[in-house]
Amino acid sequence: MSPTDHEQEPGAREETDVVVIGGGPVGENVAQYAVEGGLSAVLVEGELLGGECSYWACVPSKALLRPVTLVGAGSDLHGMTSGRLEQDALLERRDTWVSGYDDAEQVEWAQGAGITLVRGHGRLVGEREVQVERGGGSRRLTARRAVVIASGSEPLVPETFRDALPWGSHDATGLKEVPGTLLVVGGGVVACEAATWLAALGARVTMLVRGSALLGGQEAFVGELVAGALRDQGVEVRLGTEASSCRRKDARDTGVGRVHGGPVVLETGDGELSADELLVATGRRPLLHDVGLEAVGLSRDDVTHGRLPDWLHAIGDASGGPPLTHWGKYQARLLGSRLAAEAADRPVEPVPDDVPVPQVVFTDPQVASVGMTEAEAQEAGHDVVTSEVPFDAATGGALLRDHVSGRAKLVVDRGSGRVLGATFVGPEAGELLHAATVAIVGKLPVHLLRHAVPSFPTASELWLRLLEDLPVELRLP
Ligand SMILES: Cc1cc2nc3c(=O)[nH]c(=O)nc-3n(C[C@H](O)[C@H](O)[C@H](O)COP(=O)(O)OP(=O)(O)OC[C@H]3O[C@@H](n4cnc5c(N)ncnc54)[C@H](O)[C@@H]3O)c2cc1C
Ligand SMILES: NC(=O)c1ccc[n+]([C@@H]2O[C@H](COP(=O)([O-])OP(=O)(O)OC[C@H]3O[C@@H](n4cnc5c(N)ncnc54)[C@H](O)[C@@H]3O)[C@@H](O)[C@H]2O)c1
Repeated sequence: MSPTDHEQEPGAREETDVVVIGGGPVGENVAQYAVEGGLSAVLVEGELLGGECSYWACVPSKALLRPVTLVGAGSDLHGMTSGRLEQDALLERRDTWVSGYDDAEQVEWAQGAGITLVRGHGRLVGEREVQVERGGGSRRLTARRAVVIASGSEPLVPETFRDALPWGSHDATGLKEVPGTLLVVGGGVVACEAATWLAALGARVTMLVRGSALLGGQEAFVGELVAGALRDQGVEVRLGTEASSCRRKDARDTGVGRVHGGPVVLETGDGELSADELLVATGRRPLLHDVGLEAVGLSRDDVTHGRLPDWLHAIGDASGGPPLTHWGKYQARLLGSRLAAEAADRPVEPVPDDVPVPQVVFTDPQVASVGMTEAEAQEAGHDVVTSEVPFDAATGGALLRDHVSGRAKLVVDRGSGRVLGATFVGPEAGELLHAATVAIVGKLPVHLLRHAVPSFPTASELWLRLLEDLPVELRLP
């Protein structure tokens, strides 16, 4: 089979070991690991190879946020003249990072990795059978060993807002026109990150958050610190606020990242709010409505509850698990290697069942967390002991800005002395996280961690402060 060929004799079937539906980072990784293990793999992609992450999510958002963060740092370091954002150059930087929305480099990578790319929309049409449609043509693929659904996720937009054609994350990351005023519905990760770069680019942003905190589910200080920082950046954060209705005259599809018509008016308990644009960031769900589940007698719930036949797998956002690129890619590495090992009758690598999920939110300050919060650890039945220190408790943390706002917390199991979870909020906090992930996966007790000496003066010395803040008896084996 040639890499992007879409022609096939009528009625013909092509066989391969693994068929992957969806060529995002997760689909790419499972195909790569299967091929490296000696299998053949076809990757079916309907849009751009590289998926949401590369063109509309992680990569463009972080390309926009990095200069925003550095300008913030520059204006809080005595001895440095503050930097300034240049909108056109910033959008050019984003365009460079998304390769001008062209996937030629990814296609080249796939070819080099020995993966066959088939462009088009893939659907299951029977056991191990996938039909790919593109334009008027179609192609039938048979998987000797497995079909993997890696179709990603789609935004959930509440009915109230749909007729207004509000912005979604594609518009926020694919930004072309900065609205003068912007309402953001949602207080999760997308809302907080997008509010950060849009406010920095001059939009007057108001966030409407129905809950009592931003970034719910994290340690309580996370939402407080991020809300405080957003307010300092000029964002109005309204907690406990819901929109009961939404109207917009002249709602029009003007294209991604452009203002979609006239002003948007939202009715809330506190009265009416009006703005040039509305960004709805109210969560995502697995994209499963058009992958042919019904053809093999399965439902969305079967996928998200893992009730799949042994030839069918779902990973990444499509699985309903944590919708994070690194988590999906981890699942993909495991599955690709497992499929190859099973095919070759090699032993399958054992996998720990309690691998923690890390996440970094790239607001300013950043939020980095892994494992359990204190509340989650208690709920799981642990006898919990915690330590908590301000981010500037270590010289290396304090040196990062003139006014450092942030906090760090460790959640430890009292009996075993092992770290169960960690949260860091502060400048560049994401870079502190991997040490915590290693400590949890390695089941390292506090008395051993004390011998991991952080360099002076790095922010990693926060680890010393956190360990010193724990009960003294945990320091001894
Ligand atoms: C604004 C934003 C910022 C984010 N930032 C981060 C971040 O910083 N870090 C992080 O870890 N995560 C981040 N995420 C989450 C991350 O984008 C997802 O977890 C990740 O993209 C999931 O990868 P995936 O391969 O499962 O799905 P996707 O990246 O969505 O890829 C799925 C692919 O499948 C294709 N496809 C779907 N159905 C079919 C079909 N039937 N036939 C053929 N092709 C199909 C799609 O076209 C797409 O290319 C962010 C999300 C958003 C919205
Ligand atoms: N840096 C990162 O790792 C990163 C960045 C962006 C997105 N992501 C991933 O993308 C996923 C989706 O992000 P998200 O921010 O859209 O979802 P989210 O689940 O993080 O947040 C959704 C927010 O919308 C609110 N909400 C839900 N329904 C609502 C309604 N009907 N009315 C008003 N508010 C409502 C929720 O209370 C919450 O505040 C995240 O789970 C995250 O894993 C990760």
